[in-house]
Amino acid sequence: MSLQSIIFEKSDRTNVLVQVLDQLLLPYTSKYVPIYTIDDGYTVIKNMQVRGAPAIAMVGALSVLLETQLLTNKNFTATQFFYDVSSWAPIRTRLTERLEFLLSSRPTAVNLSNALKDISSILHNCEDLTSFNSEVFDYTCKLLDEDSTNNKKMGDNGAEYLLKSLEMENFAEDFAVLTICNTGSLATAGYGTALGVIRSLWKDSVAKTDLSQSPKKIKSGKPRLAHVYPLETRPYNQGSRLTAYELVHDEIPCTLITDSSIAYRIKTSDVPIKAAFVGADRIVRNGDTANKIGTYQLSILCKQFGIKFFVVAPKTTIDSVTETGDGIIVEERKPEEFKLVTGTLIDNNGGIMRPAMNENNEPINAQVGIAPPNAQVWNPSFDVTPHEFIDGIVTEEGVFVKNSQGNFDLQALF
Ligand SMILES: CSC[C@H]1O[C@H](OP(=O)(O)O)[C@H](O)[C@@H]1O
Repeated sequence: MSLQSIIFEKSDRTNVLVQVLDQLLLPYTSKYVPIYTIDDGYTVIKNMQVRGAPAIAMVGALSVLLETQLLTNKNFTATQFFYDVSSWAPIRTRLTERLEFLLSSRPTAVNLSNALKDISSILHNCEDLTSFNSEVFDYTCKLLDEDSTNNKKMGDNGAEYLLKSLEMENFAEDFAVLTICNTGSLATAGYGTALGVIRSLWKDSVAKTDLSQSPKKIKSGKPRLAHVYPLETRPYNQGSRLTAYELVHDEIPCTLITDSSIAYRIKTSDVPIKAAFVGADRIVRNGDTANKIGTYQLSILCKQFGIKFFVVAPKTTIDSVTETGDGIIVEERKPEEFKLVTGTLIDNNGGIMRPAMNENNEPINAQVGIAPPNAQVWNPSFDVTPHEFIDGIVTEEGVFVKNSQGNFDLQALF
């Protein structure tokens, strides 16, 4: 069981190695695939073997580092004709084209375009390949280190804000939270964004719980996270395959629910649901937020039931150019991703769910059809939640809330 989405071996800065966890095979198979070129980076992002806005940006940046590392290897350059390595100018021209190609892998998530803009300015300020390769190495190390550090800051910021607001409304009991898609270690360099807040809430809850008591009692009359309801998040099932996997791994009490059961779960939950924490692929200037399909309707249900709705994202997810959600390009995925369910073949012997194994004793990945082959489908990967439905935007810089006119001021993040 591994929650490390990216393995970056960087002890030798001129000979780094990168592997990514193939998330299409989770939760039954943990398999790492190597990345050597921008094509490899594009492929694993486009196929969603790697997904999650921050992770996409990091793998994109690492694939540029690996390609320029190859270009410093004369044995490689002697075997290719794509790059004219006779001087820096033609290499720089080609690399500019390659960055544009890489950007097209996942158009909605802004982290990738922010990272590639940074790399593009490095490219146009460097005088040769060696210095470009060295500066991209420093940039990618910073990107990964900062992501992991910021996630813990964001997690604590969001947890502290929710607990304080619950105390202010004199709520001092166990509570539950909702979350959609996967925003944990598998979507980032570690800890997660929205799932990072849930990890911080759980740390607080454990600290408050007197484990010597049975049933476990709260040490003090304070609100305490007791349960998490991850949504399965059709059609890619990030919630059932990835978030449930992370919560089970961390032994955080959770119950997986279908996307269609949210309202009934809120109404019937024996532990009051007090908040929803979701990630973001792009937050624009007025706070409208693109996130996994299903987020918008979750926000409407939260408003209906008086549940706080928080978007959790680092500054790298902010789009400081686009004014409103109307300006966000929403990626549509292939119809097959909707009409087929991809998973692991299960040998349901005696009611125990075990993966069926192939001749190499490996789990068997399979696809099953769940719709007529010629049926029309609409398969947007994201939707856009209007800022009116968002109670707070949790970042590493703090929690941003709306003013009395109902507007966010995110200037500090631009
Ligand atoms: C912290 S990940 C943010 C965002 O990325 C996910 O999209 P996908 O799984 O398609 O890459 C999802 O929208 C998350 O909320």
